[in-house]
Amino acid sequence: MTTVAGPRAGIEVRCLNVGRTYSVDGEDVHALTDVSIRIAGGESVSLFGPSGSGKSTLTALLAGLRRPSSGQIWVGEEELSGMSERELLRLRGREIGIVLQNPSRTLLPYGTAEDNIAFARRSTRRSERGRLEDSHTLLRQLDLTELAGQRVASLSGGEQQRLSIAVAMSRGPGLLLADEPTSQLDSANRDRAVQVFGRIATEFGTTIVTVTHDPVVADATHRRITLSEGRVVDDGLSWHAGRR
Ligand SMILES: Nc1ncnc2c1ncn2[C@@H]1O[C@H](COP(=O)(O)OP(=O)(O)OP(=O)(O)O)[C@@H](O)[C@H]1O
Repeated sequence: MTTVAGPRAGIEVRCLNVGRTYSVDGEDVHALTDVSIRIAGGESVSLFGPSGSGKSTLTALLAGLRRPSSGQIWVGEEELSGMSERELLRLRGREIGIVLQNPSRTLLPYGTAEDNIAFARRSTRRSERGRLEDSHTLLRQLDLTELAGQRVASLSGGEQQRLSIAVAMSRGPGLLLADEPTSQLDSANRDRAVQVFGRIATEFGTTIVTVTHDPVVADATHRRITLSEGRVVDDGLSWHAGRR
């Protein structure tokens, strides 16, 4: 019997004294210094701060795409620094969804929205038909049914980004990482992308970490962590969550 791999509950993320240094022309650039944070399972958090403050570096470390120079990172029960590249790849496939700034980097242009989700689920044990059914279910859960049969190439930029968020959720990750997901969108499409993230939080309880420069996006999350020059300088409830 095959079962739908529905989204897992949101997983906890912890960083302890994390540092990351890049070497540029023989000089050390300290992108992150002594970052310690705990994000509870199901929390939605924005990483906020000026350009160069370390937001993307922190996101890449949480995804296991880069390794910290010092400190430790846990995604759920897994501590990343002791893991091989293969183990990190498996962890990403199982637990982590990633949304990038530019959806065209993650979508298949000639496939439909449903095909894209079914393709992302290709390594599951579902039949082709089952995977298409799963695609339909996920699009419905995210209120994106109108995209289902449309080819990616015919979708607007805003629609493509909403679809890429759905594709990132296609394997039911416990952690969704988004790096500037709305920076290429106008305000109407930004608001619709924010709604999709909101739906993911309420429908699935996924832990969400979003890098953003946009106060509207940050305010839509439960908590805003502000970085400056690689350090956490502020960490608190967003006004929106605080007023609830
Ligand atoms: N691959 C790299 N090689 C060298 N230095 C890097 C690299 N990636 C980032 N940096 C440096 O690390 C620091 C933090 O960069 P990072 O991209 O993490 O910040 P950010 O807050 O995400 O910035 P932005 O908002 O502009 O994307 C910057 O000084 C940047 O120049």
